[in-house]
Amino acid sequence: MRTVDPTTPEAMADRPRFHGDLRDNSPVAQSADGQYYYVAGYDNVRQVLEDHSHFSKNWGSQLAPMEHLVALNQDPPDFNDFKRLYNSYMSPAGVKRWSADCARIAEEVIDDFESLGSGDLQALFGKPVPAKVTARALGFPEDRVDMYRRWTDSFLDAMIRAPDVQKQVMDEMYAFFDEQFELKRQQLRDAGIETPGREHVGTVIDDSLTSLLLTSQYRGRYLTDEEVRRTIRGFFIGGVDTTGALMLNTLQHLLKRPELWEQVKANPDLVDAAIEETLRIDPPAMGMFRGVVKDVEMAGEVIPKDGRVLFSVLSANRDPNVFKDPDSFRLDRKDGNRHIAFGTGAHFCPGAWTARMEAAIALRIFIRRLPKLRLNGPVEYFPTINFLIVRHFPAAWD
Ligand code: HEM
Repeated sequence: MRTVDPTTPEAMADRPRFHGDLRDNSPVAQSADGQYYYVAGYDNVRQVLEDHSHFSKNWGSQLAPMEHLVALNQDPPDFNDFKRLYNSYMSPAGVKRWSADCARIAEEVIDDFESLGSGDLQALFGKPVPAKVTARALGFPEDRVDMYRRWTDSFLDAMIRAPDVQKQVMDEMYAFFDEQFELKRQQLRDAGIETPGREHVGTVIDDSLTSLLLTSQYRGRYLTDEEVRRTIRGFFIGGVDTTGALMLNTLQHLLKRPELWEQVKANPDLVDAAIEETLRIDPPAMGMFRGVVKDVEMAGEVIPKDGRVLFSVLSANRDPNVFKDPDSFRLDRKDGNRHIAFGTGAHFCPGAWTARMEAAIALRIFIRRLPKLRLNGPVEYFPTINFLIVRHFPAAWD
């Protein structure tokens, strides 16, 4: 089997080329450090995500196996009951509850930096907007952005250097989560409620995902604190930098083609097509991991039991068998809705509709308020193997 190294400066500098080469020449390959197997190409990636008899999320979707069979780390059929807890809450209709907050947050964040005239839009806009919206969705204080920034940055750093260091960040996050759970439980107790239920969400305690999980019954019992923490962590870490990268990558594509920037300014409804095309061509989650349940043959290679697999969303979203002219950014694309930037199957991203709504609202406001935006330096990315997350976005505006 071919071995490949995604961490070389060449591979990092041109991720589409690295992933395209995998898809076209060796869709199943082993990483040079021997820790995992790559799977590339649209059909192969879908197979990893949909064939639970061979590929499992029971140990999580990062390289280092974590929390066996807890909350999000389950396969169907058991997982189907678990995700019913929040599925309709996170649906396209459900997330509309946060649309006015998204608009307010985007306006306030821009108020804070507009007068600077130039700066790093990752720090000024791409981090604080999703951090505050995610905090709102989880029922956490919006004004702790510095702390949220530290957690999400440390998560990315740990992913690059030592996946097991994530544990240290988690201990600090969990202590904060526990305080927030206790605040909501105290409000329920103060109201004399002994058996909390969904009817108390948005009435006695705030209308947030945390409130929902603390009051929901799952197979006849409340979730354990460990299950709630694990789930909230997934939503928190999953929701911030990915959505920030989506907004900044969309701006980058538009700025690099001034005619597109002008078109979108003239017709802001094109923002939706620009967001969808950015998700396809530059998926912020380039790939995730699965565990291998039993030996599996794919593309003429055998991936052995107990191995870890990294599925390449980037190679799938630019697969020429599925997308016409796959490496071009086009606002008039007809085949774009087949992209799998949010995954597919049982673990399809539950934040997909939040991310789309947030990006659509925040970018419309951004483009209206900073119409003379321009890049004034190279956009830099975190050097991770499976996320395409913007680290610096130097820009100027009038
Ligand atoms: C552009 C933004 C986003 C992208 C590209 C993205 C991408 C993804 C992908 C590809 C997965 C599937 C992982 C797998 O199968 O192993 C996923 C899962 C997940 N995402 Fe997102 N996501 C985004 C935004 C969000 C937001 C805003 C939230 C929270 C509100 C969120 C929460 C989650 C959670 C909790 C999971 C785990 C689901 C599960 O394992 O069943 N994501 N995301």
